[in-house]
Amino acid sequence: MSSAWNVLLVEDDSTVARATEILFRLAGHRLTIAADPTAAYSLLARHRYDVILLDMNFVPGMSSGEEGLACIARIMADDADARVIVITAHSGIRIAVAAMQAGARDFLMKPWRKDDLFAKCAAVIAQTSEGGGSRRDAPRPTASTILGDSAGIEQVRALVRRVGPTAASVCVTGPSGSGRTLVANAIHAASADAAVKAVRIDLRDSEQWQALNAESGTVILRYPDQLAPVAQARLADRLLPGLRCIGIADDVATLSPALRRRLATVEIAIPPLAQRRGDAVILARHFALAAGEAYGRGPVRLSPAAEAMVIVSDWPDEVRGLAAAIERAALLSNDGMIDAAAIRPISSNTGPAPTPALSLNDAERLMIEAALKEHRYNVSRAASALGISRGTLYRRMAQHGL
Ligand SMILES: Nc1ncnc2c1ncn2[C@@H]1O[C@H](COP(=O)(O)OP(=O)(O)OP(=O)(O)O)[C@@H](O)[C@H]1O
Repeated sequence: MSSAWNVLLVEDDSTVARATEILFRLAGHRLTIAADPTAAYSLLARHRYDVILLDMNFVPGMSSGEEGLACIARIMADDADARVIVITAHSGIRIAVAAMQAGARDFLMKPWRKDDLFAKCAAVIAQTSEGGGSRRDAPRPTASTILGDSAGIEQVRALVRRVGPTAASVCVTGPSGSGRTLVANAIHAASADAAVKAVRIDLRDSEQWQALNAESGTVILRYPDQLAPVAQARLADRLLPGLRCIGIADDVATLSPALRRRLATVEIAIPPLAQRRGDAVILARHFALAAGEAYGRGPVRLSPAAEAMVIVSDWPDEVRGLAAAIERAALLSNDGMIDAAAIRPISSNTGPAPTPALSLNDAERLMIEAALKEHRYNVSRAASALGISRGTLYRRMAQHGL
């Protein structure tokens, strides 16, 4: 196997990022740049890296390292074996210590020297992970990476981190396609039992009930809420105490009290996309890049109008529907750019193009919020991304109370 490293650099200063990329390339390694943590999460959901170099500050004028620390926490929660080296300002020893406590393997002070950087990368790459072996040979950790930065999804991730490692039974609820199976997998991946595959049981299929005879291990139980009351009672009796149960249901209210006690010590409710429209854009960008890679088309992106369409549309089939629509649009795109006209939900009754579900005023506010967030509250950059002047953006922000 090649000894070239596969490195991810999370750095918002494009000049520094490009210079670092050249250094690694000249040394025979491959470095991928993520301009902010959100882009890094999408890359980490698609690829494994030998080492992650993480700048600690992304908001202009901020030097607390808070964003970097939150980023480490999220990376480590998704993959406890991730090898992170943080890059801090010269005076950032306190931040470096906090980063190491949060799971970073090492740190580097700015301005760093090339030899130090390479030596530290080599050292952390040489550390074998607990199970041993190369990270590139291991399966992607990412099958359970939950993307999105809405408060609702942050809450889901926090609950997964808290209850995943326990033996508590958890019921994941939300509309079909919203990511319930993904979250169930993430709960299992965070548990001590993660190395043993969880058994997935579709409770509507009586033949699959066989697997319920297990006395230990983890079972993911799909559709308990679609069982008749008698079958729900039978199921509650069948589940032995040593079995960790993760249920997937539309709503716990439809479970009988006995089954709810056994299956839903904790409920993790995934909000529908319509309640977290900012996540829809993050997911759409991720699905576009993933489709571009899968079909060998290089990076595929969405035009600003296409992103606006994603935000204002209601998505039948939730995230699954959004993923299918973006995959199709990515396939049909000519120049790596998806335009609004190509965005069309795919559903069982293939309907017309999406009807915007929001008023123009709401849509404008969401787009401004998304642009500000994307450009880390740099008003000039957000204004140029939106195609308006700084003055206009300030006026609109005031109108929307932003
Ligand atoms: N927050 C998320 N981040 C990344 N991918 C997501 C997210 N939510 C959903 N997905 C992806 O969307 C698709 C549908 O999600 P999933 O299969 O978990 O839905 P579900 O709610 O279990 O649906 P169903 O119960 O109908 O099968 C999957 O490919 C999943 O990986």
